[in-house]
Amino acid sequence: MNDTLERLALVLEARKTADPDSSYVAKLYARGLDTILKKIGEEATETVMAGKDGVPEQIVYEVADLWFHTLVLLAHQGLGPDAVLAELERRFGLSGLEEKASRAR
Ligand SMILES: N=c1c2ncn([C@@H]3O[C@H](COP(=O)(O)OP(=O)(O)OP(=O)(O)O)[C@@H](O)[C@H]3O)c2ncn1[C@@H]1O[C@H](COP(=O)(O)O)[C@@H](O)[C@H]1O
Repeated sequence: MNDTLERLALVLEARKTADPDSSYVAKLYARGLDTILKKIGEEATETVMAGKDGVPEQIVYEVADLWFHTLVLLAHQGLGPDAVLAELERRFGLSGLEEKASRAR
C-alpha cells in the first residue's frame, strides 16, 4: 500500500517546531487555523475550476494542493491521514455489507 500520505504526515508533524521563515508549513501553523482554512477554501475553488476546464494534469495538480492543505489541517488538529483512511475503509466495508444484504433480500 502506498505510504505517501503517512510519510508526508510525519514531515507535517516535524514542522510544528520549525522556523516559519524557512518552512511553508511552519508559516501556516504560525498564522493559525483561519489561514489554513482559507487556503483550503482557495484550493477547493481552484480544484472546481480545474474540473470545469477538464485538463487532467491541472485537475491532478489542484487536487494535490487541496489534499496537501487538508493534511495540514489534520496535523494542526492533532489528526492524521490514518483517521480519514480508516473512515473511508469503514464506509467501504459498510457499503459492501449493504450490497450483500440487498442482494439477499
Ligand atoms: N506538498 C507540499 C505542497 N503542496 C503545495 N505547497 C505550497 O502550497 C502553496 C500553494 O499555494 P497556491 O497554489 O496559492 O500558490 P502560491 O500562489 O504560490 O501560494 P501563496 O502565495 O498563495 O501562499 C504554495 O506555496 C506551494 O509551495 C506545498 N508545500 C509543501 N509541501 C510538502 O510539505 C513539505 C514541507 O514543506 P516546508 O514546510 O515548506 O518545508 C515539503 O517537503 C513538501 O513535501
